[in-house]
Amino acid sequence: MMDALEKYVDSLSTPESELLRALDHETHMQTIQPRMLSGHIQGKLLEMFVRMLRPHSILEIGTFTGYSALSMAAGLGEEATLDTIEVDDELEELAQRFFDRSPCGGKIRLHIGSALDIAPTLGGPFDLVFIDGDKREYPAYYRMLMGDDTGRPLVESGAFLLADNILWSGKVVAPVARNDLHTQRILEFNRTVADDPRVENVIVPLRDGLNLIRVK
Ligand SMILES: C[S@@+](CC[C@H](N)C(=O)[O-])C[C@H]1O[C@@H](n2cnc3c(N)ncnc32)[C@H](O)[C@@H]1O
Repeated sequence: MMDALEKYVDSLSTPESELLRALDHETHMQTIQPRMLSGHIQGKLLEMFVRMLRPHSILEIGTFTGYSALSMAAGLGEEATLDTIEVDDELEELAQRFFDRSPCGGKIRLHIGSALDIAPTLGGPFDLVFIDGDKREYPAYYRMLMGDDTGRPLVESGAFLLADNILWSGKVVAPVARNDLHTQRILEFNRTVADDPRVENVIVPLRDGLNLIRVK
């Protein structure tokens, strides 16, 4: 049933661009975990969010092969920029090659290293942040973005944070193993956001779950 619904949604949403289709294909050929890529529907949703919010500066934590970065860049205005950070330097060549093939690629700046080290050096403030790095680091990304440890937040009132995979294949509502740090930290992240009076949020159960957060 879900497969049929997914096919229906897919077939009646604006088709993926040729470039994104090629990137999806190459990601499946060249990487061990191609499932990490956002994909057609989530990519289009990210592009739509960008078109609606009209951010001047986007930060992405976790580039992987660049699918979500290219999707968001497609919705960006002329003067706007997207900084995307990837810790795995083996992904740099593939992602940059696809950015170079895109008419929007000039708006994307790819940084190699941990977002926890690099993001604070980029200045900000960022109008939109897509959090899609290591799930065990989600609470640390949130503290960094809100300036909890430094007193220097990377986002201001009116900014939006979008955190991916926050339902973690349903593991957030199942008993959690002691050594399952991924699920534990996602649970901590979702609880922190829900209890934080500085933000309002809604969890969207698309794909593996998106937490959509607005800084008040
Ligand atoms: C789920 S994938 C990102 C998928 C991509 N955003 C997309 O939608 O196509 C997560 C990526 O985050 C990267 N990553 C993990 N920890 C990171 C960190 N501290 N800083 C930057 N990237 C990180 C991983 O190497 C991996 O490529």
